[in-house]
Amino acid sequence: KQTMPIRSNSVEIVNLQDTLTPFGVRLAGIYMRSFAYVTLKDRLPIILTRIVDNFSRNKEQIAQKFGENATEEIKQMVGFISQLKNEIVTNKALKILPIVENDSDNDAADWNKYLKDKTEKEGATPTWFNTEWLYCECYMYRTLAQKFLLMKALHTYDPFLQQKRDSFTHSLNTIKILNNYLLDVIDKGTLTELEKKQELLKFIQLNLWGNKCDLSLSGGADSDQTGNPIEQLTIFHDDILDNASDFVWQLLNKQKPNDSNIIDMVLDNAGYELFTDICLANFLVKFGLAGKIRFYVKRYPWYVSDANVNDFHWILDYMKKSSNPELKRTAQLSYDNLKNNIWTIEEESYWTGPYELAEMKEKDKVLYAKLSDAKLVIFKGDLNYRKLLGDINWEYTTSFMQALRGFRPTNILSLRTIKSDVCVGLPLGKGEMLYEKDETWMITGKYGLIQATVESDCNCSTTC
Ligand SMILES: O=P(O)(O)OC[C@@]1(O)O[C@H](CO)[C@@H](O)[C@@H]1O
Ligand SMILES: [Mn+2]
Repeated sequence: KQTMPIRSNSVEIVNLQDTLTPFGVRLAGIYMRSFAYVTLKDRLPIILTRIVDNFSRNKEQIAQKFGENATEEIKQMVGFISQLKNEIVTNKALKILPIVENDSDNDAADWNKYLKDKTEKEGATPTWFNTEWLYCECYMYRTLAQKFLLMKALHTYDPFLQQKRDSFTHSLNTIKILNNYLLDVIDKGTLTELEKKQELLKFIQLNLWGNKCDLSLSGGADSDQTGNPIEQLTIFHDDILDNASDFVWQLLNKQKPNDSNIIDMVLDNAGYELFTDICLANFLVKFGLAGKIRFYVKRYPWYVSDANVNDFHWILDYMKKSSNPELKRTAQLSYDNLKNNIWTIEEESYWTGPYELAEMKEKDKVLYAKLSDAKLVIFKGDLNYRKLLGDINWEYTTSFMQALRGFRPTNILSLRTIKSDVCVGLPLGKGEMLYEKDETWMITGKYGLIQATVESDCNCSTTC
């Protein structure tokens, strides 16, 4: 048994090991050569410090916008955040969330039950480094959200709002190139089957690489998209380590009589990534590959850059008011889809809850049934991938299907750039080879995965 306190008043980290995460276990802060350890020790404190910095830089404007009580509440929030930061780095126990009265949508009781059950099962209250990383990292965003919800003036304050908006406006050149490309394809009117397939594959890849832009990974620092995204597809192509897009084409192109025409998109980041989601969704609808798209946003500010309903509307509004006629046009096409209920924006607590996705069937039967009505659910990004895989460090050659452990409400597609140390569906030796080349290969976002629940009669991908 090794222990090492990080600060003088720390709770000891039991079983701390100077190793990478072993295969077969869930990622956790006890593995000192893992991204989980670095995240708890350095990255989460940096993310929290930025919120405090932001408060001190902008307190006058915030008070103007949120009213006179805001100044006092900012002080309270700064105190809360400083304490939270301290509790993380000194490995203190997680605490129950205070309950917000009269908020029937608030799932704090679920979080508290989860903590209580875990405490009973493990015989001690989970601490930051000793519990699973996925759970405590989500808890950090959830407890922060709860504290804001309890405020009177700062009730709706989004601590990551400006960063999310900047990540869109700072990527505008790239956005315009992609937007013009989308409109050129739409203006062709009809596409041959081969063209349609080729374009689908392109929009899927554009969407995948949009996931490189992640403000959680950068600790909240700018993560802007630059360059020509269409030209980059060729450059990045070999960085796709598993590619089930042929399956997606076959699935969407062949509409059988009783098939659902719904595609669910469980969104990830706002900013450039969300713009690529909007492009893919416009393409799918325009060319008859989907009859309806349901976008799932996060209910709370989450992992810095994740999209909330406000972020979705802000982007469309920005495009509508832009002096660029092409952006205006895509905004209009998108508004038409929303107006006609072809697109809907949906909030579900599950995405900001404590559970991984394999537990949905038991913990949220209604959502499971809702997803089952779709023909395909697209899970965007790294965090969703971690939740799909239970954040287990599977052997890299494990099949995607096996790693889902029965989570199969319908066909699933995951589009994710690799930004944490979980990955399946690789050929034998590939993961080891990438590690030889670059020890940080799993946290850079350089590599991408397009993985799906490929049917067994399909021979298109290693995920079979
Ligand atoms: O889900 P996203 O936006 O693609 O990535 C979220 C993320 O940056 O947050 C975690 C670290 O804080 C990592 O697991 C992951 O890379
Ligand atoms: Mn994210």
